[in-house]
Amino acid sequence: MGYLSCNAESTIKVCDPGNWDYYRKKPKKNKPRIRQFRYTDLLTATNGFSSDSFLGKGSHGSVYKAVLDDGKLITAVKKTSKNCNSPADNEIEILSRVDHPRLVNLIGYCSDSLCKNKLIVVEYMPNGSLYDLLHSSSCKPPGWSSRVRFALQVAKAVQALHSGSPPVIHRDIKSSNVLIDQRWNARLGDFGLALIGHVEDVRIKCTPPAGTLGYLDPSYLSPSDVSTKSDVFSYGILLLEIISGRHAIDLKYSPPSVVDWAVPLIKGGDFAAICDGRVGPPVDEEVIRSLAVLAARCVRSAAEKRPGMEEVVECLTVVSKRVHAGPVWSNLRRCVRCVHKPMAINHPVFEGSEEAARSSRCGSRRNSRKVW
Ligand SMILES: Nc1ncnc2c1ncn2[C@@H]1O[C@H](COP(=O)(O)OP(=O)(O)OP(=O)(O)O)[C@@H](O)[C@H]1O
Repeated sequence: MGYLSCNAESTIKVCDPGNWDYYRKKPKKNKPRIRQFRYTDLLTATNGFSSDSFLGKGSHGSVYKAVLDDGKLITAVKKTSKNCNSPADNEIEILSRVDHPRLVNLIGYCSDSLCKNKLIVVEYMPNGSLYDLLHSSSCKPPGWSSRVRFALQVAKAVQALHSGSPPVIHRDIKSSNVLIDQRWNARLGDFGLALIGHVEDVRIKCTPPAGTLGYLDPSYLSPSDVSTKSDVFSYGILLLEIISGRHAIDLKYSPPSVVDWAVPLIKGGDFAAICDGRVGPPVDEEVIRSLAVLAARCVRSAAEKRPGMEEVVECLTVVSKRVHAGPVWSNLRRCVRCVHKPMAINHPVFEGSEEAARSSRCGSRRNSRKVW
């Protein structure tokens, strides 16, 4: 049996601790060794889980900064609340099988008799979350190149999960689960709700729907609806949040849901209207057009019509090049056969010939189809 909990931030979580032995296999050879920590060492490393080491609180417990190995290793320790049905086993199980530069990776865990619930030790992310960066009034809102970079980094993290063998479905993609590392790169964390395996697996088919309100795929109503496309929907909400600086659900707006507000504007071609007013639209109009259309495709109600994460990464890679190239890309003509990929007529490949640009194609049939 699963359980349902709802916290102040409207997070609905349905967890089924279940028996993971069915999936337990040897970790990949190149995966760093998962360490087992002693409770007493973690107690020392966090100054007795003191308020000075406290990093934040989530729906399942608190997170503390822990300094280990004589100060050489700084980590974050997740301590589950006493009465909480712990998702720690699930998180350890999944994180011990994946390792990627765009994820908040597992370092180890503690399960000795002194601690009541398992403690998870993960990489420490010193620069807060993407939620803080987008919504905090105390810091300067990120510009377009940072926004596109974060969007691409998260997309790569989700793509890595979906293309794993077996694949991982995260089920809780949201800006507060995207943490920022010491180099200001985005990392996807919090695998408490993640599922590993193929959708036809019994275990997956028996796990009730879960996620966070505002990000949850409306077509994910029963266990059998689960698929990687539910993550694509949540990613689309995150992308709309990155573009607009709006919360996924915000009662100050009408309509409160970012999807219901943004999608009609995108369909009407009013891309500037969905841009975060604090930074205004990007100089290159094609950047916001591509981002907005991609986000709208990710949140389509029919799951099968949403793009896969590979396509999302491809599209954002192109956008990222444009946004970083700046003025070089401002002199553009659209490829005659392609809606998505504009061609720079001053690019060396065309040797300045507009005729050459006109007769060229991007070669992608997919990109030439109608968007809506
Ligand atoms: N690896 C980490 N490094 C630094 N801070 C972290 C780390 N993991 C979590 N935190 C901080 O701890 C707080 C709680 O994180 P946690 O993942 O438990 O919950 P959440 O994602 O905020 O909410 P929910 O549990 O509802 O999904 C957050 O404010 C987060 O920024």
